[in-house]
This record gives sequence, C-alpha cells and structure tokens, in this order.
Amino acid sequence: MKEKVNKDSRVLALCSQKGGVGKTTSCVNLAVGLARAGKKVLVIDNDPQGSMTASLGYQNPDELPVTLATILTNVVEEETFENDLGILAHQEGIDLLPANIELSGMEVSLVNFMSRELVLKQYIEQIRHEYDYILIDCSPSLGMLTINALACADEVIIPVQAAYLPVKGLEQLIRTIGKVRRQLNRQLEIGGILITMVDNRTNYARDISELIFNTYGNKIHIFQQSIPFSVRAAEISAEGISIFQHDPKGKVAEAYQMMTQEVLMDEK
Ligand SMILES: Nc1ncnc2c1ncn2[C@@H]1O[C@H](COP(=O)(O)OP(=O)(O)OP(=O)(O)O)[C@@H](O)[C@H]1O
Repeated sequence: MKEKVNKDSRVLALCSQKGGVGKTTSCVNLAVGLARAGKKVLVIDNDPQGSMTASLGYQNPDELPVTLATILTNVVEEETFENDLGILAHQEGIDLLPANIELSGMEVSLVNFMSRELVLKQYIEQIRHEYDYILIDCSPSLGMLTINALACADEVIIPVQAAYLPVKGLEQLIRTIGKVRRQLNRQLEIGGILITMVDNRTNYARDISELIFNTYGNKIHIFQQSIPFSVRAAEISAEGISIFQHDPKGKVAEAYQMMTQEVLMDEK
C-alpha cells in the first residue's frame, strides 16, 4: 500500500468531442510534467482503444490481465480489492491504470447498473487520497464511460486541435458538461481549453486560435500556452515515453512544461 500523500487531490478529465486532437498526448505529457514537479500522479486510460496504455509503452494492451474494465467490474459486483490492483509503474514516475478493448463491453453493461454514472467515482473515492493528481484520458465520445469520468472529475481539460473549425463539437461537449454539473457533480468545472498542434507557419492555425479566444475567452479559461505541431510529438507514442524524455530541449517539451505550470498555478 502506498503512503497517503494529499487529501486535496485534483481529478482532471481530458475530454474532446473529436478524436485525434492530441488528447492522449496531452494527458501523458501533463502527467509527466506534474510528476517532474514533484506530484504523485495516476493516469487512468478510460478509452477502450487503449491509446494511452500503448503510448506509455504497453503496445499490446489486449494482453494485459488487469485493466480499468476489471476494476469497474469489481465495483459493480461489490468485490473488495487492493488499491494498487492493476496499477502499472511507468519509468518516468507516474502510475497508469491501463485499458484495452474489454472496456468497450462496460459501455453496454453499465447501462443496466443502478448507479451507472457513478461507478468510476466509487473507485476514485477509494484511491484519491494516495495521489496529488488523477488524470483521466477519455474516449472521443459522450458515452457512459465519459459521463462516469465527468461525474467524478473536479475539472475538465478540453484539447482542441487548431486545424479545423471546432465550434460545433465544443458546444455539444460544453452542454454535456453543464448537464453533468447540474445532475451529477456540482463541483465540476472546466479547467480550460488547450489549443493543440498549432502550426504557426499557417494563417489558418492563427485564425482558429483567435476564433476560440473570441468565442469562449470570456466564459472559459483558455490555456495561454498552446501546443505546437511537431513531428517530435508524434514520435513519442511509439517510444512509450514523454516528450520530456524524447526531446527535452524541443518546443513541444517547453510548451507542455509551461502548460503544466498553468495547471499547478490553479491549485486551490
Ligand atoms: N503536437 C503535436 N504535433 C504533431 N503531432 C501530434 C501532436 N500531438 C499529437 N500528435 C499526433 O496526432 C495523433 C493524435 O494524437 P492523440 O492520440 O494524442 O490524439 P487523441 O485526441 O487522444 O486521439 P484519440 O481520441 O483518437 O485517442 C497521434 O498520431 C499523435 O502522435
């Protein structure tokens, strides 16, 4: 059993309405950024694709015997289990609760469970005192697994790729967050919109960033630091390491470092 670290832990859900926007990459690098700042961090892969699990070096998530699906099943079946069940220790100092395709079955089986939106919350309540930060990487859909993440999170971080008009998907996600806040989790806040994959050589990326600031800037926090587009960022998932290890002096490491500082500054 690990030592108790912080009763004021923060649970951050990384959610987006669209896939491929840099959500998993941001989750991994924010987690490692926080660990490098001395925080005890758990990342939970809440996506049946297991992209974050693969990104952290477990290239065949389907071979893992214990995953988030196991934990959620235990909660539903009221089985008792150790807090460290299924937790994998990553070389860069973060803990990972992995996921694989088994999690897609939960999306369906949760529907028939009485407190179906609060299953992940029960698990988080059991373990949160052991961590300073728990980051949940959600799948790009607003299904039951994402609702479970929103129901137990303190804040949502929304990565938005600066390469298409995101407004429609964002509106839907923001409406869902509002609904979850009213019905399931009064303390849920939007921690911020993170603009990702910014190619500063194009006017288009600048236009999108400006559009996001103009449309949402007065009601939602937008991270001052956006994440630049770089092939170095795209390489990390195959390496199973963060950008801080893969390209420590590059612009993406610098950006995630600054973004991590913004998250730390918001500590209450
Ligand atoms: N800053 C960046 N510059 C260039 N490529 C990036 C950057 N960030 C992420 N990528 C690449 O873009 C792709 C999508 O990123 P990522 O998997 O993080 O997105 P996602 O939103 O989590 O997607 P999904 O929801 O499908 O899992 C990946 O191939 C990733 O390596």
